[in-house]
Amino acid sequence: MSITARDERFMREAIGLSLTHVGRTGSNPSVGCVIVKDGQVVGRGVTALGGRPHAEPQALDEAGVKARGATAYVTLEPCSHHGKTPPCANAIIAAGISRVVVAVADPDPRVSGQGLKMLADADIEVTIGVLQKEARRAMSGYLTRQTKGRPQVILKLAVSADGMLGREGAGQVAITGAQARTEVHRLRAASDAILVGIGTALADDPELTVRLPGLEEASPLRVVVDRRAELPASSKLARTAGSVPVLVAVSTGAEGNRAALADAGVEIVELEGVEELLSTLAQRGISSLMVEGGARVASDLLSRGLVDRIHLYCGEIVVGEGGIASPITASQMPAGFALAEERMLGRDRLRIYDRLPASAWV
Ligand SMILES: NC(=O)C1=CN([C@@H]2O[C@H](COP(=O)(O)OP(=O)(O)OC[C@H]3O[C@@H](n4cnc5c(N)ncnc54)[C@H](OP(=O)(O)O)[C@@H]3O)[C@@H](O)[C@H]2O)C=CC1
Ligand SMILES: Nc1c(N[C@@H]2O[C@H](COP(=O)(O)O)[C@@H](O)[C@H]2O)[nH]c(=O)[nH]c1=O
Ligand SMILES: [Zn+2]
Repeated sequence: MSITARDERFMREAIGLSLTHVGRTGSNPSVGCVIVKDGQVVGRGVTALGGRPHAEPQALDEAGVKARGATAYVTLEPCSHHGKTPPCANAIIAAGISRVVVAVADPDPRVSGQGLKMLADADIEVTIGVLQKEARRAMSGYLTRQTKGRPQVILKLAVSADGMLGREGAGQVAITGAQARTEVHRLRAASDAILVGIGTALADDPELTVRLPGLEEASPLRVVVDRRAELPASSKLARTAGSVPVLVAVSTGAEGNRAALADAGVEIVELEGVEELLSTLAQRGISSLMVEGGARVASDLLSRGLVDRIHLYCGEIVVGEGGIASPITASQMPAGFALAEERMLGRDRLRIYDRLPASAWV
């Protein structure tokens, strides 16, 4: 059967469902599933918080007997492996689904085409690639970790009208307003980890938690790149390490405040460089890393080609004298990034840039 406008409509609904749990499903991607019978949605599922159960069994449960002869729309190829839950492909077959429409094949080597094959072998009609681009964007963290062995890196910077990130010696400078800050907290909640440089940790004493009603439990792992273990045990990060984990990446043999930090419950990891840090995070199942600054860490990651997406918040204030220049502004974007989204948040403008695949700009 060829792809129809109806297929796209139901896949869009499945993608919308998947977006509700992004960043909150552990190492598992947030997948959406919609079961459709006679043009009506009879079951919906999204990968549960923490990663299990997967989307499909939940949607099938809701559909009950109506699943027989129905079409399942799934944003990711149904799994074929016996992991922490039985294969979703088996559940689909057992429920009597007659057609499965998939947006993206699963690069997980335990699945990787096997799920589609199991369905086809059971005489289920399989259509692949519907709204692939949109679905890839919705699970870009998971896909980056699976294919590159590192998390997707999202750089967030708030830039003043004169291109500054802050002011020397002034600590946190309010560059954007309340609506933009709420959006930053949403982005934190949708990320698996947040990273800052020791410069920012010392200058701003940030907490880096999610402080939005209903999302307090969604604070991700907080990471500080701090070669000499200079983070004070009295910092907000260290003081809250008991409730929201903190990892400090130090150079081999660094002493600094190490003992006091460890006492505060901060995890200290000796790593030689940012690439090693990223692969360590990926091995722990971290798929998306939000980088909240500062200037030097942002420049370093950009120059290494390790930034996948940029969230640039452009405020109206002018910092002036003593300003810390941003490595990027809306008028000075590094090559290889394209504007993907733009919207106003109160008086601030959010611009989101995606890195283009290398083939598109070399
Ligand atoms: N407007 C905004 O969006 C934001 C603004 N800020 C502002 O930025 C300022 C801090 O920026 P900045 O001083 O540049 O500090 P950073 O937060 O970028 O930290 C830089 C320090 O981190 C250490 N480091 C460890 N690994 C790396 C690496 N791979 N790349 C670069 N540095 C690394 C370096 O220490 P060493 O070389 O000594 O080992 C370096 O001096 C503050 O004033 C803060 O208010 C911060 C965040 C966001
Ligand atoms: N979240 C999700 C899938 N995720 C798949 O399952 C793998 C994790 O398996 P496990 O550790 O056993 O939960 C993950 O790497 C990916 O291949 N699959 C699906 O059929 N539906 C889902 O909703
Ligand atoms: Zn599954």
